[in-house]
This record gives sequence, structure tokens and C-alpha cells, in this order.
Amino acid sequence: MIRLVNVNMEFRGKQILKDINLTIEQGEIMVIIGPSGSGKSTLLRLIIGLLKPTAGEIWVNNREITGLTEDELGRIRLEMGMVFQYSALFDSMSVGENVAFGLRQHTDMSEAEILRTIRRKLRMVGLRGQENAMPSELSGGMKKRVSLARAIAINPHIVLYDEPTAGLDPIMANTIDRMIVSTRRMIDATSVVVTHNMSSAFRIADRIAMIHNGSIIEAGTPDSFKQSENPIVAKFIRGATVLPERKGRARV
Ligand SMILES: Nc1ncnc2c1ncn2[C@@H]1O[C@H](COP(=O)(O)OP(=O)(O)OP(=O)(O)O)[C@@H](O)[C@H]1O
Repeated sequence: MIRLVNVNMEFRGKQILKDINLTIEQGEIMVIIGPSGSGKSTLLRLIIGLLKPTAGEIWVNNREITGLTEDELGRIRLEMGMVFQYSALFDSMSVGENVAFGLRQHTDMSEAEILRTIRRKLRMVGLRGQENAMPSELSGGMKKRVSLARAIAINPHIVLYDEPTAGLDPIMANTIDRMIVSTRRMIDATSVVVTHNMSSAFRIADRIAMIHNGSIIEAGTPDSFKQSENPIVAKFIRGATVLPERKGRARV
């Protein structure tokens, strides 16, 4: 479970997030939407402890993380996997080495166990037998899937996704969406997904929260969002649904 209590974040005196209160239950998929620059990625980086809030509390699996040391945060991060916006694979490492990275760094698994885990996770994301491929040989969608396999290698309790479908064609976006949902089912992970893609949000979310000017202006089920009477929410949903994908082809 993740709980943010009165979280505020400022960068150089400029307030980016204001009094954020949000609880994400164990096993829930929470989708965060909002205009560019509204603070969505900042929220993810606060949850994973890469940033400390200016004020407020952040609880991750019953521990308040804002006062923790780097070592303590390192241990908490073992319970979390993150799929970064542009996959962020290590280009000089094979697919298998990318997936194994966290296992080799943070566990004392035997090499045989690591190889079994790599095989299993690659199978889960539909990349059976791609252990030896290099990232440069993969399409944007395949890289995203390797990034997902790496994020879930340690069976994290929490998976954070920053724009997982950005730059992908609708078919690949749909595949990634299905993987987010099946990952939740298979490892019962609490998932937080930042996206601009409203069809994706409606497809995968248990609940959606919309950030606007640094505040959560609406949080609820996809159905409640579709019926929202808040004009900013209605306009955003309509605009984001009707407009074509703005980001074009994969930049990964
Ligand atoms: N490390 C930082 N230092 C200073 N300002 C920052 C930093 N990180 C983010 N910001 C600012 O905070 C604001 C929110 O950024 P953030 O990346 O969280 O937005 P976002 O909603 O994820 O945007 P997008 O949808 O375009 O990815 C932006 O104005 C950004 O310039």
C-alpha cells in the first residue's frame, strides 16, 4: 500500500505539488493523469524515494520513507520496480543481463536461479528466448517489455510505470496495457501508472487521479471520471481521447 499525506513539493521555491493526499491500496492499479508539467513524474519519484518532499508524509508498505537514510531507502526500493519513460535499458548489456541486473546487485540468488528467473520473466512479457539479444536490436515496444521484465524480476510489491505506452502504436500500447494488468494479477503488485493515453487509462485503471496545477482535482473509478462534472476533467478527457498521439514514434 502507498499513502501520501499532505505532500508538498517545491523546486527552487516554485510549488509543484500542493497538499497531495492519496492512498493506493495493495493490488490496486492507480492511473495518474494530468497535463504536461503538472507534477506526475515528480509524484512517482517521491514514491520511489528519489526525491524528498518539502512537506508531508509518504508511506510505503507501512513505513514512512521521507526520513529514511539512503541505505534504508535502498532496502525499501527492493520492494519496488520502476518502468521508466524511455525504457532506460543498459545498452551495453544483453536483454538477460538487463533483467538480471537487480538480482545480481541486491540478492544472493545462485546463477542457476537467476537464469531461471530471467527465462520466466521474459516469458511473462512475451519475449521467450531473447536473453542474448542486445537492446539496439529491439523495437521500442520490445524494449518496454524488457524494462517491465527487469522491473518485476525481484517480484516487487509495487510497480511504478512512467508513460509506459508513450510513443507506441495502438496495438503495442494495448499489449503493454494487458501486461500491466496481468503483472498485477501474477505478482499482486500495487501499480501506479502515469500516462497521457486516456484509452489506456480507462482500460487498465481501478482508479484514476487527475493532477492539475499541482493538486489532485479528481480521484475515482474510470466510470466516475467519464461522468465527471468538473469542466477541467471533462475537457482533459475529451481532448486527450480525441487528439491523436502527440509523441509520434518511439524515441526509445
Ligand atoms: N529536478 C527538478 N528541478 C527543478 N524543476 C523540476 C525538477 N523536476 C521537475 N521539475 C519541474 O516540475 C514540474 C513538474 O514536472 P514533472 O516532470 O513532474 O511533470 P509531468 O506532469 O510528469 O510532465 P510530463 O507529462 O510532461 O512528463 C515541471 O515544471 C518541471 O520543470
